[in-house]
Amino acid sequence: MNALAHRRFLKMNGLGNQITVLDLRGTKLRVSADDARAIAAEPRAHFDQLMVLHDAVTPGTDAFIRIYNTDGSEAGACGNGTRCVAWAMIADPLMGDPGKQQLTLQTKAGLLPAIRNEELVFTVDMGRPKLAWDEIPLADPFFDTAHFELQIGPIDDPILHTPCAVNMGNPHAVFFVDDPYRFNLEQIGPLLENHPIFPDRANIELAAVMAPDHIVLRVWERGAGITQACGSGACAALVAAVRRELSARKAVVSLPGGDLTIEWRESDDHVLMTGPVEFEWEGTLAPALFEGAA
Ligand SMILES: N[C@@H](CCC[C@H](N)C(=O)O)C(=O)O
Repeated sequence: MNALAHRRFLKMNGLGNQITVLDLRGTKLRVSADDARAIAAEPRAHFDQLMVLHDAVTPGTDAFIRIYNTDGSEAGACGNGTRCVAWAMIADPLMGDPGKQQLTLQTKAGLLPAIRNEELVFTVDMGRPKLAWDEIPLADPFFDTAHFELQIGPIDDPILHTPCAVNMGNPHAVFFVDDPYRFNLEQIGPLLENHPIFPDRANIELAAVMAPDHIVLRVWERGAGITQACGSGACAALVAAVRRELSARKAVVSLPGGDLTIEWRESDDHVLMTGPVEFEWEGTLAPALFEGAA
């Protein structure tokens, strides 16, 4: 029997970004890509991201989090999922510590401090964005944002061009458009995510700046497809908009699932993301779920 069988999970969401939280602290258990895909295939445990808690490895941190996409791949950061984990580690009756109001979580990409503002609202310090193309693995060393153009689908489809690359612990390519909802993201998302220019694949953002303090955003997530919200994507969109002198350093980012407030703090270059969490249900991983998974 798979060692993860019968483990308790929490099903949550951050603005509709489907998050499953699995607490493996105090064990040596690890989730494989096959395990993650098997859990994603189970309707009650289904996720866009699976947030797996492991014992802290660095003094001063509260847990080490591994993040899995629906396709079993691992991500360095997940903004919406980090808010959900922070809620679980404070408020869940079995795994929470109600004495805490702030936590520092560690992921492959670094430290993510999270603070509880209201019962169900958290701010996560998403750290410093990486901005230059040369900090993001790209297949073409002479790649220049200014001449990147992509004709998608039929000739009368709008052309996407000149993306802004921002790494928020995971890679994002932000395209500024007039109306993100005019595009067939289902069709163009996989083409862009897997474009040869992105050897690590990329999360794809379609962003429209409505006002200096308001951005409308849709996201095709690497390894998960269209989601209702992407926290790191919202951070990337705000950073990209500031770089292009299209927005202020603080703005509301409206996603299909709702609004996040994003601030790119001038004093230390860190990006702060504030938004809600929702607990949906808890369950246990049925042994049968792993049958067929290697
Ligand atoms: N939904 C997340 C981002 C998840 C990671 C992404 N799909 C990747 O592989 O980089 C968020 O809220 O930030």
